[in-house]
Amino acid sequence: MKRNTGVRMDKFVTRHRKRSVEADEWKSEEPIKKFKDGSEVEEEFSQPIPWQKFEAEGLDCDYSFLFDKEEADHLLTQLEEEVVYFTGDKAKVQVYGKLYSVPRKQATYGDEGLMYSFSGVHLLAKPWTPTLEHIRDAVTKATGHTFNFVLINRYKDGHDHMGEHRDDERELDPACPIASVSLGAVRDFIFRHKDARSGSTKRQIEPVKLELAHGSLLLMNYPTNTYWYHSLPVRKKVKTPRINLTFRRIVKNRQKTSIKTE
Ligand SMILES: O=C(O)CCC(=O)C(=O)O
Ligand SMILES: [Fe+2]
Repeated sequence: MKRNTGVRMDKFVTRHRKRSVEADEWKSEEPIKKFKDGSEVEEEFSQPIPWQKFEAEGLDCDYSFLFDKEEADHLLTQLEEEVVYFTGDKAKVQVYGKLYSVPRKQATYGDEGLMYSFSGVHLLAKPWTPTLEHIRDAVTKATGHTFNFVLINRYKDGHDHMGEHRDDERELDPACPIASVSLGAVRDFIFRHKDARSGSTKRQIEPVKLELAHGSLLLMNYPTNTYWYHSLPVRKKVKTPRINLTFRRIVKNRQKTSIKTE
């Protein structure tokens, strides 16, 4: 079957898969593959997205590829054109009363009125763009979860980084994983158990190290962010940019949301 809808989003190629939450198995939602020229073909076999599970004491993550290289390249280009990052004091954090620039660029998009607050800055969500809606909807199709907010981090190269933190704010709906989409340079991502950090009781718990690849999706499921800190360390050999999008569900009457970082 060939159809030509002429809709702008036909440029995207997405794997339309949906997780049956009850059965914990994958099934095809829409056996149609779309090509960039707007044409579509029915896929004869509906293959589930292969997920890799990462588990440790109190850590539960799922990792997969959401976008193939062609679409991931396209999305990265679109986001590089479209995303408006914070500047000035909104691009800084306050630590013990002093302002520091964050070692990356940040932007927040989401449903109207949602606010993101951390270390003395309050960042209002800008309205979803079509590209962000497309990525959000692809994550929803792949996971069965809905999201009302995204934090975007842009790392211009391997010098840009994110310090160890947990995303454990009470306004985040714990039933909804934090869904992290990565585009661009492959970067290491490290989880460390809170009891294995210096200054804590210092138990011997091995860190969990992942590589977040171009087009990938990492789900941080409950209770990962209760017990494990995560960071994106400096990697001086990395010369190219990376954009990361963490889709979240904020419980509106529990705002403000916050992040402990740097
Ligand atoms: O860039 C990343 O992969 C990490 C992002 C992150 O931890 C966050 O946005 O809270
Ligand atoms: Fe995080």
